[in-house]
Amino acid sequence: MASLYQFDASVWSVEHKSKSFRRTRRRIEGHSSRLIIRASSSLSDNSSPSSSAAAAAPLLKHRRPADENIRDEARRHNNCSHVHGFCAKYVPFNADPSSTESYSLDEIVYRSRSGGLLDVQHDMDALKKFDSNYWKSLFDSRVGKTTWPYGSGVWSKKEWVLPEIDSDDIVSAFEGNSNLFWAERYGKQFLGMNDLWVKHCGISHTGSFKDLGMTVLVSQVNRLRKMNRPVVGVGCASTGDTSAALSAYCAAAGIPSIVFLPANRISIAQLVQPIANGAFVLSLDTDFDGCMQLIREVTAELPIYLANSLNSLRLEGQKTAAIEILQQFDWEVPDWVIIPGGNLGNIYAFYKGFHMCKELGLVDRIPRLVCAQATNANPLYMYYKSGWSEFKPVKANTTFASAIQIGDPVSIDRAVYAIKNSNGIVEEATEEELMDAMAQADSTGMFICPHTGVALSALIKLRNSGVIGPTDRTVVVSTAHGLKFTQSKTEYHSKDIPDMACRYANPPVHVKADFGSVMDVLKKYLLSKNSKY
Ligand SMILES: Cc1ncc(COP(=O)(O)O)c(C=O)c1O
Ligand SMILES: N[C@@H](CCOP(=O)(O)O)C(=O)O
Repeated sequence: MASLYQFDASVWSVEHKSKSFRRTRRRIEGHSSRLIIRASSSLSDNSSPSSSAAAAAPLLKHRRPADENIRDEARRHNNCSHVHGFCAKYVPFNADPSSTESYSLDEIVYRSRSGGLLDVQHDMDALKKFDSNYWKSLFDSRVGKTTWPYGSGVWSKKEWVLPEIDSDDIVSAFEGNSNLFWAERYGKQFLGMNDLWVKHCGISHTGSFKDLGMTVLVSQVNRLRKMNRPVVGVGCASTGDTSAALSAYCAAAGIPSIVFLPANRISIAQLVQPIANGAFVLSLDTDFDGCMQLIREVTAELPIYLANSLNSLRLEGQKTAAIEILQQFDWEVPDWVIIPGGNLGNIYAFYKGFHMCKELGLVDRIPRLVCAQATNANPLYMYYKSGWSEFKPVKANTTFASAIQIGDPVSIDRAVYAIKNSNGIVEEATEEELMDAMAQADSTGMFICPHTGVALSALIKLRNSGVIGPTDRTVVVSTAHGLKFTQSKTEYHSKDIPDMACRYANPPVHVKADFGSVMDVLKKYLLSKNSKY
């Protein structure tokens, strides 16, 4: 088993052996490398010969030279993954162990030879050369820093994500590291739970978890373009969040983006995101499934790289949210993780992140996963309820959870795998259930999206049936920011939704602008709150 000291020492020697370093740089490098060794040695064997020398190293840290930015600095420190043989490739998803089919990540390929899904497979033997404490400490040491690219919650796990990409090619907005929120009042008041958490993946650069996958995909595209591979632009079909993330990351890198949106089916806030970021936006008279079909046909014909989660690169970034949850719990495993599902890439990404932590010994089990769907777009739920007998795509009906209005999910096989291998469950939520759950959660200080309302509805059902216990540590994954969905909240609180009671609506009170009228309504309000007034 390699130790931390050995690992970081080799970083040091690789950096120092490079003949191209100028003298001054070498001096700075040597200084910061001593600091690396010092930090590491406290985590390694105390008898390490480096300990006493490192203990004497100064704690002062110099700023990088004024003419250097954080990307330059990373370039100077070099990427050492190749030294340790960390690498990854595409393989057919859930392939027979005897399969030898594989593709370099630098190939442009979305499907296996038989037309099935692909998966990114890491060289686990290379990763296993470092023990679990090494990985925990490494990941912890990167949280909250500005060091390129590790300040990102995704790239802080670079060795497990895209080990071979040069840090210089990475396009990142320091996504990830999202809040794992203790839902104290919601849990206590509505569910009798004391250990309920909401992973706020929507508190992110473009307001959804898609940023986690898109930083990986666009970084790889950036690399391919530098290698002169034929990628003129990047395209996706979207219910609003993938397109927002794609256009933002492409804009940051100066890469053209093309988005196919189902006309009148996404929120205004989502629509304006790719428009503002300069994407080429096609509004199509079809639903998401129709857009998905079209983008697949188009990307097969034109040099446009496919950015939907059919492309397994995306899931490598998304899986870091699962790793991050474990890290935030100091590597204690929650009992349940509940995730809203649409195109169904994310449920598998979570499974993959948890499973990788188990395989590399950071945890000894994985949580049970729950995939939550809107009743109006519930193909996975129907499949689950049929005892996995036959999968039938559905015609997805309009739902307030518009980002998961998907009837023919591309990652159906991945989702089934994740549910089966985590002893998981699939639940559904009606429009009224999801909107009420969202309103209740908001009334305790959150501001969640309707998709998170779907996940909370699933939790309510599983609590009421006793499947999830009052003390079970449960994480609900919040997938987008509520500010993208203010129209649905406005309709709810205006009681403006046909056939919905909107039981928790809190409409504003219109009052005449004089002291007496204001006092009257306030007194009434305070009395209703049992105030001592
Ligand atoms: C806000 C939001 N929540 C949940 C999902 C579902 O994720 P997935 O398609 O990976 O199942 C999506 C997109 O599909 C989304 O945009
Ligand atoms: N909700 C998604 C739907 C497409 O999902 P993807 O993960 O396959 O890109 C969106 O926002 O477009």
